[in-house]
Amino acid sequence: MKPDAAKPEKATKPKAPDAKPEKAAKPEKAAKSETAAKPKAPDAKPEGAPASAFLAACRGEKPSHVPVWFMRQAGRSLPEYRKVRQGVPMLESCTRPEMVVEITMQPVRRYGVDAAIFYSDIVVPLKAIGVDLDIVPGTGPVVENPIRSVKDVESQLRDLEPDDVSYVTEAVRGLVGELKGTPLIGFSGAPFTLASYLIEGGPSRDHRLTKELMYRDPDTWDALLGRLAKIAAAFLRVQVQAGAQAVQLFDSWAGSLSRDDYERYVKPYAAEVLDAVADLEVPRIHFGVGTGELLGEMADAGADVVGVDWRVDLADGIKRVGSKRAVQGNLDPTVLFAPDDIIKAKADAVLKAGSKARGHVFNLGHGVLPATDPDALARLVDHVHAYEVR
Ligand SMILES: Cc1c2[nH]c(c1CCC(=O)O)Cc1[nH]c(c(CCC(=O)O)c1C)Cc1[nH]c(c(CCC(=O)O)c1C)Cc1[nH]c(c(C)c1CCC(=O)O)C2
Repeated sequence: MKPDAAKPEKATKPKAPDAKPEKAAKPEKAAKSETAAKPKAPDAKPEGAPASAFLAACRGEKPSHVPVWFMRQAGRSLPEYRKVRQGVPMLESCTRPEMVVEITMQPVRRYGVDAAIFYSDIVVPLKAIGVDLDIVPGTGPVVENPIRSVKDVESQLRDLEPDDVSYVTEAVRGLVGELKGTPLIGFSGAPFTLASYLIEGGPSRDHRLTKELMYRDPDTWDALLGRLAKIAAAFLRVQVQAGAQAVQLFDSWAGSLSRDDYERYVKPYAAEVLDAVADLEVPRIHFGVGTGELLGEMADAGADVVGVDWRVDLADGIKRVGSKRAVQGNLDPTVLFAPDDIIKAKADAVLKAGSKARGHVFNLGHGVLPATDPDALARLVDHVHAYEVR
């Protein structure tokens, strides 16, 4: 860990002067009165200043270096995370602002990544409005009373108010001070992925009950996804209004859908979430696992950046996303268990393909696996940062 001490410096130096004006501008932009106004500005350049490498790449501007961060960069792969989390249940840890700040900062300090991802979970806003659920270690979110009817929707899901998640606002504000210019990514689960947990009652391989409800009971489906879209948008707004400079919408399980069903049953609600935060003028990243066949649709839902999983050759992914949006990804997370020369060669292939995109944010194709060696990630960050931007 110590030999890496210089890295965050290296990563923050180029962006520090530019990051401040942006940050200062945020609270004004986030004024409540703007909620209704939705001028779409995917390419907005606040104050005309070149942004951080991460923000520049998201907006399709030329960054000083290829920016890199990792999904699940904070988490069980880090010994310092395991230490802080000892004896504290996952969902409780998300309600303690000091712990959230510390855990979010850990990978930024260790790796000098170009963005921080807010430490929380997609089910936090659901828990905050009273849904009886927990995160079971090694399993994931488990819901006590699954939602399967309009009555369930109405009795269990209400709108999310900023006061329901005041600990999120507090943690984001704390982070903005600590991060010193490194952008913070706020996030939310997308309606379909949240719906899957709520309908199935827990993680599912085939999403059978979810799809069954989708086909059989469109009224309940629309009521449920409509309400989840509002909750997701509200959760993103809270984070941006407190200072997050980008958002990622995780539709992790959307890849289980055919394109036709995605378009009809899911895309309108993802689009609603993305549209509901357009006025905040922060880059919106849209990501799912196994979504190779849906990339065009996910881009079309209104994202500025589309996350590509590793099953898709990035050059193909870029074609599917189109020339109007940036891409994020897409090294296979298990490549980090390969010898160093293979990691580098595979990273180079991603970098080379990414250089043809409108913008490229280097990432894995999904989250860091808990068994990953943090030193391998540290070497990967250095390798990406050394790549020359043409
Ligand atoms: C599907 C999903 C969930 N949560 C999330 C998603 C979408 C991203 C994805 O596709 O992976 C999102 C999430 N969850 C967490 C983060 C924050 C930080 C980060 O990415 O670095 C983010 C962005 C923390 C977490 N969320 C969770 C952990 C691990 C729990 C722990 O450390 O005790 C972390 C660090 C728990 C969780 N929560 C969820 C799962 C599947 C799990 C893993 C269960 C397990 O294997 O134990 C639901």
